[in-house]
Amino acid sequence: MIQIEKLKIYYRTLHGDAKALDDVSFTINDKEIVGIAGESGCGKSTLGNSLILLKPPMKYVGGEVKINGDRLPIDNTKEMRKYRYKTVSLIPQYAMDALNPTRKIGGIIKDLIGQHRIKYEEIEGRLYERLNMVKLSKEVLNMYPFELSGGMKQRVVLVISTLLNPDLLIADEVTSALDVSSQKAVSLMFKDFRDKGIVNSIIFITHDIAVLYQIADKIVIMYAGKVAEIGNTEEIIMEPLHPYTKSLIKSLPNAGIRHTKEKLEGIPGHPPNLINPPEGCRFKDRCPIADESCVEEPPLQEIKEGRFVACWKVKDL
Ligand SMILES: Nc1ncnc2c1ncn2[C@@H]1O[C@H](COP(=O)(O)OP(=O)(O)OP(=O)(O)O)[C@@H](O)[C@H]1O
Repeated sequence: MIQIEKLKIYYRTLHGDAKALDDVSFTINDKEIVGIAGESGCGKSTLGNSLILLKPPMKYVGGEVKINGDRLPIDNTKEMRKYRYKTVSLIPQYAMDALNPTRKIGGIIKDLIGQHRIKYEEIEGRLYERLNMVKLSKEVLNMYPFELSGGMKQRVVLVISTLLNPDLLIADEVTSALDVSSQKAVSLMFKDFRDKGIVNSIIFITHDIAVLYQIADKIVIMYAGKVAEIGNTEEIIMEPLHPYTKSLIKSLPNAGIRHTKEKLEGIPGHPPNLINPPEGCRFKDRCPIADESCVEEPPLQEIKEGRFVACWKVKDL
């Protein structure tokens, strides 16, 4: 089980700190795929990156991350070395385009496991099995990244990032650059890796809720550095409670999720600047039901088991 408790990660800027993660809490259970969704700039990538490496200008401000009860030393870059890749592995945004173009796939894999002092021969058998699982032949090891399609590259990245069977895999926008059919195939492969116990749990970051509908058990909706709502996938999509989640679901470009005749609407306005976010609820200036109570910050409250909402206007179910 992974517990993220009151995590605060800011970016130092010339104009002050950008509060990209401000008191973010949620739990990832064993065997769970947790989807993180929200508009651009809400802190999704910051969350994923902070569990691996705090690169300046990112800074740790507070909170804890625990894996099976043990504290993950995210505030200590050196200490994190023994956890990266082995315990927590990240597929960063654009990873498939960042594969070294001058190295063959086999060489890229050798370099990476060498950095972790593991001999290629030790994992060769496992590597072949995994390639087989993602429907790639061994031949790809002899190919350069430019010889592979986007979907093939993303499958190579999935194999590489999970070679050491990490407890937690964080996948950041891994399907965004793919066409719809590859999107589905690749996202189902992530699910297969979880089902087969290769990874224990997955954080799947995306702005595309339709992808989460296919694979996530639970969804965390973020808005402006905070958690707006948490619930199981079906509930979040079919019965959103937070006004922000409701607008997000209404604005879905892919109506395949719900056969609705309603016109799709964008969310009016823009998310706030995170250097000087508004007092109280950060969504209040765009919220259709905000009132004077929203000048106070709404706590993230559990309104029924596993369902959390940060909104004064959502009454107990
Ligand atoms: N290097 C940086 N310096 C200052 N602020 C930053 C930096 N990187 C990100 N931020 C700010 O942190 C906030 C969260 O960014 P983050 O990239 O985590 O959002 P996101 O939800 O992943 O967005 P996207 O979907 O566009 O990737 C944004 O407001 C962004 O402006």
